[in-house]
Amino acid sequence: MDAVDHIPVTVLTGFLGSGKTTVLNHLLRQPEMGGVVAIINEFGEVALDHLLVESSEDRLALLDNGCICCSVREDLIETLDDLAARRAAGTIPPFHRVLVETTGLADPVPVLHTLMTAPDIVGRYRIDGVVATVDAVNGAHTLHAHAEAVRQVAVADRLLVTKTDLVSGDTLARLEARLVAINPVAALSQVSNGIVDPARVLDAGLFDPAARSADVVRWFETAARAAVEPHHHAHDCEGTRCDHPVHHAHDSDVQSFSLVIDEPIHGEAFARWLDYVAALKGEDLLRFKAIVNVAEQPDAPLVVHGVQHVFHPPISLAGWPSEDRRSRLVFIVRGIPREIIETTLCKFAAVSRTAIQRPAA
Ligand SMILES: Nc1nc2c(ncn2[C@@H]2O[C@H](COP(=O)(O)OP(=O)(O)OP(=O)(O)O)[C@@H](O)[C@H]2O)c(=O)[nH]1
Repeated sequence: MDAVDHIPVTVLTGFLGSGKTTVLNHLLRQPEMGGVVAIINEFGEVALDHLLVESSEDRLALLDNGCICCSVREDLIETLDDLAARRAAGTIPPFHRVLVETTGLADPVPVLHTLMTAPDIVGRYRIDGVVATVDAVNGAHTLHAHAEAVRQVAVADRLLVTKTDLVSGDTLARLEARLVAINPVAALSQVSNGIVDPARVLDAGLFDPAARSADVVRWFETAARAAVEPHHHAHDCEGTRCDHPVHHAHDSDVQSFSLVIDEPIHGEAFARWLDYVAALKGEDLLRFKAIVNVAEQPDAPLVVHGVQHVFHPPISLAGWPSEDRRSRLVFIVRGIPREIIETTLCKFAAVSRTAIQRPAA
C-alpha cells in the first residue's frame, strides 16, 4: 500500500475540559466530515461523551475505563485494526479518515509513537496531524500545573485556543505568547463554542517529531527506547514523574470516580450542591461531568460540565440519549475524597444515600 492510500488519523488532544468534544461535535456536523469515524477515549469508569456526540453508531467507537497513553493503548490498536478489517470486508460504511479524541490527561507521545510504529497500524494508517485544544480560561494555570498539558501543546500541529468568549484580550494575548514559546511551529486559531473550519484541523501533513523542539525529540527517543527495552517497576523512577512511556502513570494524586444515582434529583437542590462544591473544592475538581435526571423535568436531562473552578451553564437535552435514565456523575479530582462528595450530595442535594451506586472501576 502506498502512503497516500493509508487512512489519515487526526489526533485530537487537549487538557481536561478544554473543549475537545465540543470541537469534535461541531466537526462531525460538517458535510465534508461524512466519511469520518471518531474514536473517543474517556478516563472514568462511566463514559458520557459518546452519549453527547451526535453521530451514528457505526461512526463512533468508544475506548473507556482507561487512558490510551497507558492502560488501553492495545485497545486503540485493536480498534483501528478492526475498523480497517471491517472497512475492507465492506461490513461498515466506507470511511476515509479517523479522528481519535484522547482523554484530557493523556500524554500524547506514547499514543503517537504507537500509531507510528505498531505493525498492525503502520501498513494501513498514517498520522495526519495532532490538534490540541487549550482552554483560554484555565490554560495558563493548567500549563503551569500539569506536564501532560505542556506535552499536548508541544507536539501539536494545530492549536485551538477555546473559550475565547470568556476571557479578556490581555489574558488571551498572554496565553498565546506562552503557547508560541512552547510550540513555535503550530498554527494557532481562536475558537468559540467549538466552531472551527475543518480545514483548520485536518490535513496537517505527516507528523514528524524530528522537526519539533529538543524536548519533543527527546520524548520520542525515550518512547522508542521503551518499545525495545522491557521496563520494570524496580526502576529508580518509581514514585517520581518518569519520562518512560511504559512506566507512564498519571499524576498519582489525580483520581477518578463516578456515582450513579437511581432517583430523580431536585434541580434547585442540585444547583446548591454544585455551588458548594465549586466554592469549597473548585481548584481540585479538575473535571466534573454529569447527566442528571431532574425531578422537575424528567424527560429533559440536564448536562453539567465543571472544569476546575469554572462551571459552564447547564444544558437541557431534548430527550434521553439512551434507555438509561439514571443520573451519572463523573469526577476527576486531586485529593477530594469520594466520601465528601457523597456526604455533601446527600446533605445539599437531598439525595438518599441508598440511591447512590458506585460503579465498579
Ligand atoms: N463558553 C464556552 N464554553 C465552551 C467552549 N468550548 C467548550 N465549552 C464548554 O466547556 C465544557 C467542556 O467542554 P468539552 O468539549 O466537554 O471538553 P473536553 O475537552 O472534551 O473535556 P474532557 O473530555 O473531559 O477532557 C462544556 O460545558 C462546553 O460546553 C467555548 O468556546 N466557550
